[in-house]
Amino acid sequence: MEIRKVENYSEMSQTASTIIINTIKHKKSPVLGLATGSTPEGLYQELIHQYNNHVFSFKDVTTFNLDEYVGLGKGNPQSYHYYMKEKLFKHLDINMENVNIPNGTVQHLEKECENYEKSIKEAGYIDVQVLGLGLNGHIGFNEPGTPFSSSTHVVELDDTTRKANARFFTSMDEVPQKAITMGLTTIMHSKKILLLVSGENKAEPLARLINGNISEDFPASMLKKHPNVTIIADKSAFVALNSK
Ligand SMILES: N[C@@H]1[C@@H](O)[C@H](O)[C@@H](COP(=O)(O)O)O[C@@H]1O
Repeated sequence: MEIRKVENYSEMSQTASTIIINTIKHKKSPVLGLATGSTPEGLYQELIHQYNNHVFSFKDVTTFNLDEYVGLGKGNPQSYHYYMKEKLFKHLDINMENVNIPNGTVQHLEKECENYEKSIKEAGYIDVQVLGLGLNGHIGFNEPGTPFSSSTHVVELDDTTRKANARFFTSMDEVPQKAITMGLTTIMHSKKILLLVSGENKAEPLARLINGNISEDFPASMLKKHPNVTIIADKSAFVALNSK
């Protein structure tokens, strides 16, 4: 894993956007894997900014999001569909037919997972996958204990995750119990992975990722087995590590 220590959130976002824009410029039909949460918001703002400066176009880009809550429709402001539209897609020239986010409102969730996995495979897998880091080491919504061999599946969310995400809802009761997430093996098929980490609250999981063992108890540790991972983390996320 390549580790890039940057000054702050803004530098983390800019560094990630440079890598993504280079991929978009140099690949004919780039496939991006996108994340939600607070961490990538700055990256999305930076991409919009560069797009407005005519640096690149999103018209040939295909995207796959990592996850979506079960039971939240596209129009629900807490859904990841809504988040992605508001924070990125509506500002760009992306063809919405090339945007893929799991649908958590269908009756047959297992079928939705199978179809999602199939679409990623048919797209030739992901060129650059953006990831955030959950407090318990989750990536996407792959909670501790998820087999490394998992493909897109339905998950029961951990209380830690529901509590951490409750800030986006009016109360903890409103946070869905389940979600659909890309699996760990799906993520590992990505050609390049960018893990973004910012803030002191991520210092412990980051230290565990860097110094700890590879174990299904800590899903992000799987990334150590991938040949092309770049961790972009800001100074505050490094406080639990004795690095210079
Ligand atoms: N499902 C999302 C993940 O995709 C995200 O990367 C992570 C970290 O979120 P944040 O960036 O808000 O800390 O937790 C959420 O539960």
